[in-house]
Amino acid sequence: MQMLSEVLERSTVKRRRRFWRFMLPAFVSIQRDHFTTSQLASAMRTLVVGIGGMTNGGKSTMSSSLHLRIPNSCIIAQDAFFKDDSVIAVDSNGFKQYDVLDALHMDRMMSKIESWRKDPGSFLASQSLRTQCSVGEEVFVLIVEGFLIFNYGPLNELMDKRYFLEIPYDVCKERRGSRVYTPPDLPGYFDGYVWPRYLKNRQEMEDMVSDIVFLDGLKSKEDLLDYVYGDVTMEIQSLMGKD
Ligand SMILES: Nc1ncnc2c1ncn2[C@@H]1O[C@H](COP(=O)(O)OP(=O)(O)O)[C@@H](O)[C@H]1O
Ligand SMILES: NC(=O)c1ccc[n+]([C@@H]2O[C@H](COP(=O)(O)O)[C@@H](O)[C@H]2O)c1
Repeated sequence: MQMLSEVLERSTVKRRRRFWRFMLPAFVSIQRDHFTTSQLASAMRTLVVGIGGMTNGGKSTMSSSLHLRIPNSCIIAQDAFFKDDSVIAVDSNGFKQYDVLDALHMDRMMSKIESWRKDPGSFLASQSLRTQCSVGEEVFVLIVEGFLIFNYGPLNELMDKRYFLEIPYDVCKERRGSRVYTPPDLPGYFDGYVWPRYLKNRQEMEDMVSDIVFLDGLKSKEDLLDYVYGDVTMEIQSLMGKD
């Protein structure tokens, strides 16, 4: 008897979720303020994929290719949230302290992510991206990209999947040397600041977070993309199969 009531209750919950998944998009456009973010997110199947990694590890390359392959996806990149150069701290060697969370407007990045979570369909439209698939059938995928995304607890905890692109010191130094930042790296910046800071950031990340998939950034762009795309696609399919 108890088992029967449990089954009935479970099927009622399922029916209720199916109802909201179907009806919510219509309600949202007229009464958005009456729903909490978690109600919207749970009804509108979403997936947050973190593409982290060291500087020049291949994060932007991977993220833009993933975005092109995954319908209803968009990218929020951490390096769009650097503070103005005038407020970045400088160490005793004259090196700007860019490779720490303090150098980033993480509050602004979180607000942007929150607006995606609240209404991914409108967020895509606001980025001039069109949704594909019929209403109620989509899985909205947010690709969060950046070198310190897993070190920021409130952001890390939103991630459903975490990938980290790593490359050896010499390759990193060479790639970094051929890239021009604003402001440009000073002579000695890589060895005097970027690399030692990376080692600290990485240790901090590994102490805080366990379920990260480390990727060998020396593999070809195509192989890396195929692997991550395959993994994310499996997640999407499992979300689509859920009621
Ligand atoms: N798998 C790869 N193999 C070889 N070069 C790569 C690979 N991924 C990225 N690159 C190159 O490395 C440089 C840095 O890549 P990028 O995606 O901008 O790194 P990040 O966003 O992590 O700083 C670019 O010149 C890019 O073309
Ligand atoms: N405003 C900027 O975008 C800016 C300025 C100076 C350095 N950086 C560098 O950007 C790096 C992080 O971005 P990438 O992972 O794309 O290299 C950091 O190592 C930081 O030193 C960025």
